[in-house]
Amino acid sequence: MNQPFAPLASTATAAPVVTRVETVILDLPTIRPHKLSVATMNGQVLMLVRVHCSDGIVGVGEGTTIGGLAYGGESPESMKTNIDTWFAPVMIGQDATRVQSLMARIGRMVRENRFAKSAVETALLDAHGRRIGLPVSELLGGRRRDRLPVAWTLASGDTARDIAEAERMLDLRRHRVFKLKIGARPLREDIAHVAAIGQALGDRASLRVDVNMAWSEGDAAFGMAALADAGCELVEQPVASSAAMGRLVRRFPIALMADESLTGPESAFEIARVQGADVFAVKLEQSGGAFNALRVAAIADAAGIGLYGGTMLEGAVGTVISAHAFSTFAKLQWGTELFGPLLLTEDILAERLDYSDFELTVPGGPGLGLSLDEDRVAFFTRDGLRKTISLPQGKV
Ligand SMILES: O=C(O)C[C@H]1C=CC(=O)O1
Ligand SMILES: [Mn+2]
Repeated sequence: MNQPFAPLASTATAAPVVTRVETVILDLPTIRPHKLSVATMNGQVLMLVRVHCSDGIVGVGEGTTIGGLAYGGESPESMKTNIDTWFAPVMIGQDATRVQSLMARIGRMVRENRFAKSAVETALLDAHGRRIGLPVSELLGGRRRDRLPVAWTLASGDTARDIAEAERMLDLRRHRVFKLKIGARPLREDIAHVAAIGQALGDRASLRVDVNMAWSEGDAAFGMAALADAGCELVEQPVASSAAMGRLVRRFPIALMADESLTGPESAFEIARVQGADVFAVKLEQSGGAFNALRVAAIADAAGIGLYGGTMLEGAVGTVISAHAFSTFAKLQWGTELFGPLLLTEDILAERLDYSDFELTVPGGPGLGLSLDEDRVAFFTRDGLRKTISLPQGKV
């Protein structure tokens, strides 16, 4: 008798599995103090995760935060501990080629920890892209653009120094969109700072501000009107409360962007439902990884909300996975701020990223399209070689 559903003898070789998950912490200095209303950064801490697979492929991912725990509940150190202790046992022995399925498995065992999930997902995508010879952008649906506009943040805390820095960026043709970090000083001082920079740069540049939630709703109403008069085109997360954001939006001739209040598809849907922002700053780490960032972008598109490719001041690995994801967005009306590696004095890549003509090139090789300079990684690893040897001077 026929057995129409009898299993076929399998000729396929077993899929490669995850064999080891390795994490390190790197400490890298910044080119100058970076002053936000929530913290002043003198360096950045990167958590690098490497996922080793049974076919010999190794993928790399990265986690960062801003000012340790000043921005949210995760830190690079918590990511390292949680990946070592809780993620790794859930991953080892699992099919490394089914990235979404493995992330769903992790999701069932690990609540929250969006930044750590983003780092691990990046490493799995890098490994799989290398395995099948495709850039990560192609695993995320296919890139629509190879180059991304990149804004720069002026955050030295000093108006004259910020103007000089902006002039240098314009001369270098590296950036012509500037985001000013405000909110730490009295409101009128901040407005005067923005106006002075606007006046100095004129129509050679466009200006945006990020308040990092420092204002009350009353401050924001006054501030947004004054910023619009000063020629500023966008204000990012002036207040913490989503309800207040919803009351401020479209009251002033200046775009309102959600950043901290956007923590993945659920919050994106909620903000879209109440039309609580004009623009979303999509961040892979805040969203819980590249696939979730794509979901956030789809919600924004459906709701008529503009898109901006945000950063958690990642190093090269976190910046490049973000670039791959943003390269697939149908719309990217406000460009990106993927300048993180440029804020660090040191590179950890064998080959530098291409920042030129106000844009970043999305790497085209398999996986993330990057290779790490392992000597430099070892050197900057916390408690690593830096203690015993010295390296040639990094970039200036
Ligand atoms: O947007 C933030 O809040 C964080 C970050 C992005 C650029 C920058 O300078 O800080
Ligand atoms: Mn922000």
